[in-house]
Amino acid sequence: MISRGGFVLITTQDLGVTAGETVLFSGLDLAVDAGECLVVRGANGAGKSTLLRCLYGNQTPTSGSVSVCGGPPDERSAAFRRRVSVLFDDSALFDELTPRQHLDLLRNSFGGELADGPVPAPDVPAAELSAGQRRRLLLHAAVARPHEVLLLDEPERALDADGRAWLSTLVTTSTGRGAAVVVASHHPPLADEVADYVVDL
Ligand SMILES: Nc1ncnc2c1ncn2[C@@H]1O[C@H](COP(=O)(O)OP(=O)(O)OP(=O)(O)O)[C@@H](O)[C@H]1O
Repeated sequence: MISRGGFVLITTQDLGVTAGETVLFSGLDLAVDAGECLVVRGANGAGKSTLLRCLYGNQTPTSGSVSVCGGPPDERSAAFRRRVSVLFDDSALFDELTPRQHLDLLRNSFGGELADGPVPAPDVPAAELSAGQRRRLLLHAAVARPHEVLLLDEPERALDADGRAWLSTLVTTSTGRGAAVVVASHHPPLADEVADYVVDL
């Protein structure tokens, strides 16, 4: 995949990860410019989450190189985390805080506006939210953080039909503001709606 000539925010060169005896992917050359969305597809265990972890710098690839926002990704770097927002399976909430409190905290830290779309059960402690409500809150939080790059790992998980439609809007809003977005997904309509590129692992 070659950059279309825009401002490139994510590149990989000859990227590969081998887990045990299994080659998850190899020789992966990606380029995602500002304002573009890459959707990563593949069966369970294909390596989608692994690829996203390589882009966030919390997994070291077996071969090749990654550049995100102009350098190697490093999730431990506060400067890097200010430029890259993520939703991973293990993304956590503060159990005792409500959605409203979570989002107030983000607004106080970063300013800016929340995404359109209802905040689920705004006054219920996070520990008591349903899986879909948690996912909606995590998505609100991911896009509320300032970001040049947005990495979303199976964001459609646990969302209802309205939530999945809202998810597409979130992604296109983010790319419309100039972010480079990478989404690992099992939901074919999402790729149809938001992808500039699709990679099948
Ligand atoms: N560091 C590692 N060491 C050993 N095995 C690993 C490592 N990282 C990933 N794996 C294995 O690689 C495979 C790919 O995992 P990954 O979570 O990336 O797949 P996925 O495409 O996201 O799957 P799913 O659709 O089920 O979420 C799995 O079998 C996983 O156990």
